[in-house]
Amino acid sequence: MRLIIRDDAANVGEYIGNYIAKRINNFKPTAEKPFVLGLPTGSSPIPTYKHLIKLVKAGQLSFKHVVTFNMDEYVQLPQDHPESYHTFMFREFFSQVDIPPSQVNILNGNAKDLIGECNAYEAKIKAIGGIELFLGGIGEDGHIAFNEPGSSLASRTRIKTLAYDTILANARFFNNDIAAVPRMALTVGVATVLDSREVVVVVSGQRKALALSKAIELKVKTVKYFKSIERVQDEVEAMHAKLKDDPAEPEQIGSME
Ligand SMILES: N[C@@H]1[C@@H](O)[C@H](O)[C@@H](COP(=O)(O)O)O[C@@H]1O
Repeated sequence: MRLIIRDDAANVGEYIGNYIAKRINNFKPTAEKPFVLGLPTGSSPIPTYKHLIKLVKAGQLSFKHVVTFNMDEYVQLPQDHPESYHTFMFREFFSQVDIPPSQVNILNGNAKDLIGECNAYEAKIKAIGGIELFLGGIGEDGHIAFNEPGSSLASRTRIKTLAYDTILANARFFNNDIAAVPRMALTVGVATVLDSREVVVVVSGQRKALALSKAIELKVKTVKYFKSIERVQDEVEAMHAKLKDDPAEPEQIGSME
């Protein structure tokens, strides 16, 4: 695990946006072998989406051969409701990049058979060969997607009743009308996220500090440790890049592991 610390949300977005772009570009996706990306909603990923859009507009990145799977969706909120995760994703991201809408997967919280919908979602992820990188956010109580605390590590895509704290936290998107917040959602499970080949979690703002500290023992020494690891990793990457350009002197470069 790596913990990357940045001072503000814009810098977090820039870092993660560049990171995802590097992963996609290095993967060299094609129609036959697309890059499979898991995506979240919420306010935390917005700066990342903004940066990714900037890279696409600058011609440095393309989503033409990227297939996405979103983490979650409210149950029984009309798909075109301004706060549905469908609306959010198209407004904040998909409509501004070159991804064909047919490559976007978002759970349908209005499906007649909700359990069937969840099972089909898992099957689709499996059929495509799994998720390469899952980007996630966390709620104030540490939930990932809508996996509230206590969710099994073995959980799969399913229907979840939201914790009251999550309903209160999400009321800000529904004019602070607690009654308007859906009570249930479809969500990928913890195991669905952990099955991905890589997971990147955005944790921004003081409201998330307690949840983060429970996940990582965040003491000053820990911060220094992760910053030092990042510095050394950057040096190693620079050395490897140099090695690629100048393969004549490989013995000078140590192992990355
Ligand atoms: N289901 C979503 C989560 O996936 C998201 O991580 C969380 C935090 O949102 P924000 O980033 O706005 O704090 O909100 C919702 O509950």
